[in-house]
Amino acid sequence: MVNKEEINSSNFILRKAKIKDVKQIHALLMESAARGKLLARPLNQLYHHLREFVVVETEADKPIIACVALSITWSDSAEVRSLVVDESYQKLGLGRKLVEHCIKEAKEFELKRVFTLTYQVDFFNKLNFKEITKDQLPQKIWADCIHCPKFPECDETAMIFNL
Ligand SMILES: CC(=O)SCCNC(=O)CCNC(=O)[C@H](O)C(C)(C)COP(=O)(O)OP(=O)(O)OC[C@H]1O[C@@H](n2cnc3c(N)ncnc32)[C@H](O)[C@@H]1OP(=O)(O)O
Repeated sequence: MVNKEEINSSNFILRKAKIKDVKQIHALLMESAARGKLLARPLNQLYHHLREFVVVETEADKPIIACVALSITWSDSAEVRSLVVDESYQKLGLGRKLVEHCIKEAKEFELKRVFTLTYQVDFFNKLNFKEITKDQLPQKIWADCIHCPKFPECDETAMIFNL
């Protein structure tokens, strides 16, 4: 078990995902999906979108403990997706660090906004995301949501951060 008194998010390595990480990313996502925290993504999608992912590891070549993906959806927007921090490492600032990394990357791409679809409204509120209606994300709806098993009865909340 992790002693949360002794560590903080600066102890960890945040890096671009590599091909060897895909199965661990998949396992992290599946575990959270089984608890109803997010929607699972199949392995083939993770391979297709691997370049969008960053991961966190405790030390070089140790198992990864967190991940996130930033997916560009249109000329001005990107989506924060597949954010998971392993349960043992939650509340150490890693989720914040990963979302802040996405925001920094979106700025480098000169995008205008970052959005997310989530059940973790309070967490994203803390990071200054604001709730919006889903009809403000038409490209997302036609690109991805339409293929979702929950469509059109989406129970996630759309949230946005203007850059
Ligand atoms: C876009 C998507 O992918 S949405 C899916 C999000 N993922 C999940 O729900 C999977 C399961 N949950 C998790 O992986 C984690 O709990 C996360 C990603 C939601 C949060 O990660 P953590 O590393 O625990 O968050 P972190 O420690 O950075 O917290 C940042 C702030 O949010 C707060 N916070 C963390 N989780 C929550 C929560 N569930 N509700 C309210 N506040 C929260 C923290 O207390 C902290 O506040 P502070 O800055 O005032 O101290």
